[in-house]
Amino acid sequence: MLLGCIGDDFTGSSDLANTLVKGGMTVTQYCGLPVAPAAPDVEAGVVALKTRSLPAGEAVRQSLAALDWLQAQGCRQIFFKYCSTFDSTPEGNIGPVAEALMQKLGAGHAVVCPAFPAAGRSLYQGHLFVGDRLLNESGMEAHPLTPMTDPDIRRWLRLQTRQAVGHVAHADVMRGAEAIAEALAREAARGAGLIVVDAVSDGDLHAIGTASVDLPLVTGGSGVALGLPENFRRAGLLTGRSWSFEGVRGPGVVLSGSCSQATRRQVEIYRRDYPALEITADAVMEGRLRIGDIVAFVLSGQPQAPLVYSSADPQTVRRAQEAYGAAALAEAIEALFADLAAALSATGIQRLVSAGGETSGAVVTGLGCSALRIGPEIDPGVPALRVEDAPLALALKSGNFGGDDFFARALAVLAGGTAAGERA
Ligand SMILES: Nc1ncnc2c1ncn2[C@@H]1O[C@H](COP(=O)(O)OP(=O)(O)OP(=O)(O)O)[C@@H](O)[C@H]1O
Ligand SMILES: O=C(O)[C@@H](O)C(=O)CO
Repeated sequence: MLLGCIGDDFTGSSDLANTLVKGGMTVTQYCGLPVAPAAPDVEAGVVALKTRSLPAGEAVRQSLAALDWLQAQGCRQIFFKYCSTFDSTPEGNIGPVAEALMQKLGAGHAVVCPAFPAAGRSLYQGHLFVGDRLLNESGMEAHPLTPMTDPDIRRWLRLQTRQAVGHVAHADVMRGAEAIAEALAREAARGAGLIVVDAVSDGDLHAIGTASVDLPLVTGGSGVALGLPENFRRAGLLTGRSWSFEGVRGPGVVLSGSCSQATRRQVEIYRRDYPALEITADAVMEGRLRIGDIVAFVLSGQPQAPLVYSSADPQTVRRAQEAYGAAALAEAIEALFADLAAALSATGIQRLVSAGGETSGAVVTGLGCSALRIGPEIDPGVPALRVEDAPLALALKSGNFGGDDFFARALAVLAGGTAAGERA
């Protein structure tokens, strides 16, 4: 294994795995900390954790355990993947995890770059944009778990870390890899440990990747990984092996616990043509739902793939959080999706689309999968995945990713079709 990756959620991990596969690496995504050594053909291993919303100390502990395993596989560089909208709170977890990884790796400094222009996230003068809106005006300010209320990534990161935070501005990035390497060295010489690097295009990200060739640790969204496979290729280390995805055509389902804007549009569109069941916060918290009933609903809807969703608008979410507490509610809804995934897996479900990073973490844990191989890209940042050793294909969609008709197209790709407008 050449590149060892630690993802703070499951959808983000598959987003990163997708980028590395497109860059020509052989990649496996591990669901949680692996218990056995990696297969010998794996060039990039992505350990998907569910640490984004844990207390910082626990996120650090799990990330360091993942680092130990990746180092034992022989990795030459470590990548810490977090969200392209920098999802975190003033307490963490991006700063504390990055800092702990740096310390363990003996790294003097690390790149911090959430930018993902293909999904509309760009970083300019240290400020993060989603499309043409600043992060804190993009809808992310109303996220149920990690409301992002400051678009200045340097200021937000400073709340989370003891490391001095530096900045490489776009004026340097535009001048290419050498200029970026010099600017990183300049910031490091000034004492900066975590260095926020601007990027507004894939060209910028490739150049940042080239400049990061000798860094023990790179951190960011999947965008900044664009240039990393080429570093290994240039060193003659990639085999160029490829893996072919085989679709599965059996029963399907869509599970959505994401309340992000893009997901809510996708839910609206899908419900018009497919069976759909809404899970309300009240029903979950009052214990009114029976997993057996939901499974029966999903099975009775086949061969259409029914949707089960708790996705709700910000006012509904806020009211429910005030009534039940945000953490307790999120935990209960995630537990429901995990139990549902486990029960559906026992019925032989073969295609499962899940929306939301925390939700997908719960769903994959419920399914009990340990490793996933990466298939074709459905929409930017979302690949089809095949569970190793089982007739089960998955798509784990980040909250704000995917076109309006994502669910139907994803189910078609999981069945072996193409993403170009086919229906499930
Ligand atoms: N109706 C609801 N009311 C309150 N919280 C909800 C509701 N539905 C889902 N949640 C919780 O909100 C959180 C949504 O986070 P999740 O990571 O799944 O989606 P996301 O943030 O849109 O996705 P991503 O992290 O990929 O951007 C989960 O913890 C989920 O359990
Ligand atoms: O970077 C992103 O936006 C996604 O991969 C993600 O992490 C959302 O959960």
